[in-house]
Amino acid sequence: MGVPSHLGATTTPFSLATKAAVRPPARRDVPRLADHTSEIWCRKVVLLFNTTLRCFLAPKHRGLPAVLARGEVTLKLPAEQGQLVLDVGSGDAAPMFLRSLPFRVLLAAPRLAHPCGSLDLEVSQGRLRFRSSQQVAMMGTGVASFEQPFQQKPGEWTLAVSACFGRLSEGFERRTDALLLQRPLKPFLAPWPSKRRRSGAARFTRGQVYSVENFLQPEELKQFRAWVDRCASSVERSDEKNEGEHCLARGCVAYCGLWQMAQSGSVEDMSLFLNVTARSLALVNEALGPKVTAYDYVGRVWPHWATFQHYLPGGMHILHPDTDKGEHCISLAVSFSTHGDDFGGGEIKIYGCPPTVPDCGNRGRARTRVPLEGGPYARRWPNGSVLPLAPGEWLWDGEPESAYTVKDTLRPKSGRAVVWLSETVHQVQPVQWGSRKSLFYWFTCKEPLQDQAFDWSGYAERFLDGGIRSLFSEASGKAGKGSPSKLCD
Ligand SMILES: O=C(O)CCC(=O)C(=O)O
Ligand SMILES: [Fe+2]
Repeated sequence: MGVPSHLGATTTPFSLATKAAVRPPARRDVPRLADHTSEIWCRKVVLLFNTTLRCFLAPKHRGLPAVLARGEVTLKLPAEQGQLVLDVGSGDAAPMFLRSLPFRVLLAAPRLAHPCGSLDLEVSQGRLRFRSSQQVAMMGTGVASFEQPFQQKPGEWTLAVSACFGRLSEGFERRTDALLLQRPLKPFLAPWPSKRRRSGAARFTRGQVYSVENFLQPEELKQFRAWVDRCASSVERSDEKNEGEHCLARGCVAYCGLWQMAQSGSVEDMSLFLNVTARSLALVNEALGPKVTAYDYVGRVWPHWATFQHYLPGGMHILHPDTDKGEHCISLAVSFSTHGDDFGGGEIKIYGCPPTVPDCGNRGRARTRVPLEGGPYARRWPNGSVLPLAPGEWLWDGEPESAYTVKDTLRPKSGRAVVWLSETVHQVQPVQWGSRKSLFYWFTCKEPLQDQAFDWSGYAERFLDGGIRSLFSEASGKAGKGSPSKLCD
């Protein structure tokens, strides 16, 4: 279906068949009824201004009556907020009933209501009307209050995208999980069918590391290094990442996350970054065959978050897995500096799990410290052996580092990519000298979370050519085709 000539509103041959809809046809003087049974779910929490947003109108809870049947439905959006296009077939190809109404907002330009953007959507059929101000966090608006940090609390500076993301993100995950439980809606949220792996295909398991030399070419490295230097970083002072008084006071690990990367990156930088993201996805999805145990895995992963990292002497990262948020399944690091040349220390230790924690690393659980006072403390194993614990020592899932077996020690090399399952417990040793820089990706196993924190598909739409763009699922448009379930003919 093409873009309607009258921008802003579109109609569909479906009606909202709720209890109200079986009443006699509405007359103009009859007051409209508010529909409290529907909701709109959009794929993105963070939206790049003037790109595509895919959404659908769905029943709020399992068992609610909102089913769309043949008839007249009007879907409206103020013209200045974007162009509405329905994702259902037309004519005979259109099914008689739909459990939900999928649509896209092209050139989405929500009304800016700091710190979020809002799309003022209205769906109506006869007397029944559903109104929804769909909120999204915004990037690339060009409006100063959305692009510059503002003071959220005295002394606490943040970006609008971050403040809005903080408000919306948790609810998005909760609603997504609830909608995923409704079987007819699943194809709209997670259209990728499970990929069958050939039997005997290599399996990439917890504790293994895969590395690719020259993943970045010298010119690309140069461009990334210059970008890291321009990017506004936030410094971490936590004791999980800093060793020694100086680092605990000043912070020796700095991150420049996606929002700042996009702000400081040129068009060429963003194109390079999206290209490297597509390359990383291809590596994981086409070559690796990961055996993920932390979350459901349908045969592919999607980008969730990425950041430039910069470690100075004293910067480190205690033992941990990366599964603590966003259903992260795969971690991938690309180095911009070389161990021994640019920095000393800063090795990555990869651990195997002790038998006392069989599912260790899954869903990023407990990180605790041995108390500084009241010792001596010790860990008593089921076989009777006793391991003395040092005051202040970090424990992961109740076990000290010495209970984990070191499976690998990685010394970063400029241009090299290393991949491990996010459930693999790992640690960055304290940097001794120099400066250690990298780009780090976390990939999610849960397709609907891919545009939760960053508009990957919006940036792909803007900065990538069609071939590579198809690696990002939004651009493939799979959900729109044939996925509406045909309840009746
Ligand atoms: O910098 C690295 O090599 C690893 C960093 C890491 O494990 C993390 O940020 O979760
Ligand atoms: Fe990590």
